[in-house]
Amino acid sequence: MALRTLSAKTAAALDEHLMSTGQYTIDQLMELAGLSVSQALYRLSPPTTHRRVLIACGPGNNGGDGLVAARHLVHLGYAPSIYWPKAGKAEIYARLGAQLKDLRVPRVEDFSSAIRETDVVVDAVFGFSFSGEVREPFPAVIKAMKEAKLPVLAVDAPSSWDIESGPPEDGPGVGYMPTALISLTAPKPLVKHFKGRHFVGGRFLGKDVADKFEIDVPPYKGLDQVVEVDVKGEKL
Ligand SMILES: NC(=O)C1=CN([C@@H]2O[C@H](COP(=O)(O)OP(=O)(O)OC[C@H]3O[C@@H](n4cnc5c(N)ncnc54)[C@H](O)[C@@H]3O)[C@@H](O)[C@H]2O)[C@@H](O)CC1
Ligand SMILES: [K+]
Repeated sequence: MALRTLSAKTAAALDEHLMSTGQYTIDQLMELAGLSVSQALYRLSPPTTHRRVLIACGPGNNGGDGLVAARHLVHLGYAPSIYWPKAGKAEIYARLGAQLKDLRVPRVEDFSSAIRETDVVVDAVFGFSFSGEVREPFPAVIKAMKEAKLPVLAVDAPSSWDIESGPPEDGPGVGYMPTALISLTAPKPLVKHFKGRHFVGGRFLGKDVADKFEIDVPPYKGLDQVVEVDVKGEKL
């Protein structure tokens, strides 16, 4: 049976529930998300063959997941760099930025040049709060990821895709199909249009919360924070 999907509205409601009733902080949620991203990347492109990782980070929490992943990737033996042109104002971003600076993770200015000098890309530009047309400076970033002849791992959504209806009909994202997708907590409806390897991550939901939000918790194994499912969300 395919895993049930979570609309953008319900995904936002789940986050709110976790941070109010559930007593989680955003730091905890982002840490779990970013840790899952690092594990999915390890499955997709291990550091023995893909040491250089370029992480495109957007201004919101999807970008924050990319920053947390960058920190974990250092410890997994990768050489990550980040492209993060619009840091969010919330305090968490300053903390994550400082942690990466301490680890000497480079922050690149020109994404289109940097992508020529990496082995794999993480798309952490937009997640479930994306809407409308892609605004500057991100159109060139989406285009570069689309044209890259490298593995690209998208975090929660291929950036520029509509969370419900999937691939855009115009703009830089037309024809953008990343190599792999990691859905956080649960796949979003766009997954029906995705063709590539599909991971689900975020191994922390209790049964009551999963039931309340009609989420299928996939069969995580051993120490894993991620599980690979087929494109329809069925267990492999
Ligand atoms: N439980 C979970 O699954 C968790 C998910 N998190 C991540 O948080 C993401 C959602 O984060 P947010 O709600 O902060 O939002 P996003 O990171 O999806 O995007 C919002 C940001 O993008 C900008 N933006 C939106 N549309 C744009 C456009 N057309 N052009 C340019 N900029 C645009 C907004 O101004 C805002 O700064 C999820 O997709 C996931 O990656 C975690 O970090 C927290 C826990
Ligand atoms: K993304």
